[in-house]
Amino acid sequence: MTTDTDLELVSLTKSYGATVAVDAISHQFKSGGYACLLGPSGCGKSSTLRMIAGHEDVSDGAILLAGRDVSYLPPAKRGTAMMFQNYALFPHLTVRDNVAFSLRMAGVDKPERNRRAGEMLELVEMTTFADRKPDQLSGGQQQRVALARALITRPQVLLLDEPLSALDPFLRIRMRAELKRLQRELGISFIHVTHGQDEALALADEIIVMNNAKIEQAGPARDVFNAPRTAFVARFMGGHNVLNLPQGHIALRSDEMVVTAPEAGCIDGRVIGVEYQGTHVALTAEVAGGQEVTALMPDADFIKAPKDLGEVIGLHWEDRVAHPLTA
Ligand SMILES: Nc1ncnc2c1ncn2[C@@H]1O[C@H](COP(=O)(O)OP(=O)(O)OP(=O)(O)O)[C@@H](O)[C@H]1O
Repeated sequence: MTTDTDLELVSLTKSYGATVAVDAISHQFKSGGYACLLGPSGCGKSSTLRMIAGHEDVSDGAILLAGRDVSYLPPAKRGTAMMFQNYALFPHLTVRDNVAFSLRMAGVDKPERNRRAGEMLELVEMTTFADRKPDQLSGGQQQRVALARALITRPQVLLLDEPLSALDPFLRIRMRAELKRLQRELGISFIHVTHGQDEALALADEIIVMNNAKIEQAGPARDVFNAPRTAFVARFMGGHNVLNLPQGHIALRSDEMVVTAPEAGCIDGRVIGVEYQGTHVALTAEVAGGQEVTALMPDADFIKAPKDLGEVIGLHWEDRVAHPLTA
């Protein structure tokens, strides 16, 4: 890993008329890492990615790659490549010619283009499909072609906009393992936009959570999940309760909540939901002040001590698992 390929956003801003889609965000991406830009619809993820790619003008701020300001360079001159959500393959070109397209535009001769396209197709395990047209491929295969087409430019940073959203759930899980393998093998930075927290957790070394055009929290995936700083991050990452207690707002992982009979030192709650989830049973209880708390009980524990709707239970947790929230 080198530090000279670091991508840095400096007070990057995008406005569409009166709408501020990206509001002065600053971030330094780790070189050779897998980063996920995560957030709900409309929070500014795609606008950020498109600005990095050069497909959208920067309204203010700067994008630095390897210390060089690339904010106003055309996409092909930045050292980035983008893989689009719908893959954007040319229907009339073969797989090989789709992959080689950017080399053709750059004036590379045919034998060299075909050689390099062949290498890329090998990388994504699509060699046997080189002479097919995109409509003769499955969704997953089209995605591999789109990846090969983006990677042939030898980018320092690969930008992926919701790359798995067009795939069925089974294929999505297979392809995300494939993306991770490729990123490790190539050692280049991947920046992947998603609104799925499970996808981000599965893939990312670093998660950047966006909300309302700003970065709400960024850090290693485990830190963001385990120690959300705000109620928004805790709720968006899922698996947490956000509780307003006399000592302040805290986030508590549902699987860290311990369910007992009501007893001293516990918070009492009335069970309002019991949901079987396979390995766990999710118990939802209403506690003081009408707040709802979900506790995940391991299936075997639930069978030993089943709880029913309307029953009053005790809930407690260790201090170390309570994360104070700043907002
Ligand atoms: N071309 C445009 N013109 C005007 N407003 C736009 C344009 N593109 C995006 N926006 C607005 O900017 C904000 C951020 O959009 P953006 O597409 O970056 O969000 P996103 O987080 O990627 O959302 P999604 O997950 O739905 O794609 C939204 O309010 C959106 O309506």
